[in-house]
Amino acid sequence: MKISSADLFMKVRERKPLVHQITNFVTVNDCANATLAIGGSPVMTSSPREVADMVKLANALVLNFGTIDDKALEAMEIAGKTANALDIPVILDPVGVGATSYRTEQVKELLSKVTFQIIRGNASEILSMMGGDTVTRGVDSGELAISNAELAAQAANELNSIIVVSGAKDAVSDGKHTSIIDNGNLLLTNVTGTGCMSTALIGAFSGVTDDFYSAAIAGISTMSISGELAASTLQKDEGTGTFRVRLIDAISRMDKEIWMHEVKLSEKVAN
Ligand SMILES: Nc1ncnc2c1ncn2[C@@H]1O[C@H](COP(=O)(O)OP(=O)(O)O)[C@@H](O)[C@H]1O
Ligand SMILES: Cc1ncsc1CCOP(=O)(O)O
Ligand SMILES: [Mg+2]
Repeated sequence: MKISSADLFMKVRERKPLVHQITNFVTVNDCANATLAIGGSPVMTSSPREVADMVKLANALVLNFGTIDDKALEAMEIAGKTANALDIPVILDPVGVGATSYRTEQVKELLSKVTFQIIRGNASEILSMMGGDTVTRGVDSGELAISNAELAAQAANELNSIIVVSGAKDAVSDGKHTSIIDNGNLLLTNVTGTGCMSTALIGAFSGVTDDFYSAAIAGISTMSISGELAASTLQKDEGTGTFRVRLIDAISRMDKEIWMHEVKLSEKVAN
């Protein structure tokens, strides 16, 4: 399974998957650059009049709840249903779900209409999607009693999707098996968009394989490892601004060899 994820780096650079993203206006540029850095081709468009035509050209669709409004939700439904009909993988980032009832209700509504192959969020967003007591603070996770691994496994069964719960340790689960990635750096929480970018990366990997479990691992671990590598280059007088640039550098340099050397991945274990 480690090998399956590792092989995706070359595939993405060879095939340059088109990743259609209906995303937020805070981190849209970072998501486009992260997609390019890993070897994909981003297109960010959200007009309800255009998305059905655009998604037909795409290899993966990413729907991000960061700055949703009714028009974006209409576009997400059209694009999601079109992608489902064409077997194009759809990946959800439920940014801020749990913080307001609008987000929590709208994500439920979209889940009833669109099938998601992968859902990636922080712990409180994923817990809120399952109807748990919400501790989402804006777009950030609160403290939870349950581990990311347990949460991912429960959510995968309940939501019928591969779940990625990001945090100090990232967990990926399909409900039957769970893997843990113990990479990352606290600086990743001080730059906006690192969660959104990791979902964009998952989108790029999902565009070149139907092994979505391995695509999810490749995407989230690329962000966590790149955070470590970017942090390790910082000089005394450099801070989060430089870190943001070095993060994209590290993603653009990621390949099978670096990944195999750096990843701290617990092999897929049966629940
Ligand atoms: N406490 C932490 N220590 C190290 N890395 C972290 C920590 N929290 C999150 N990360 C990393 O930051 C990236 C974004 O995850 P996260 O902050 O959970 O997403 P979001 O921004 O959507 O809340 C992931 O690569 C994750 O592993
Ligand atoms: C700050 C903010 N507000 C609405 S969307 C957004 C970006 C959230 O990005 P991430 O979840 O990757 O930190
Ligand atoms: Mg987020």
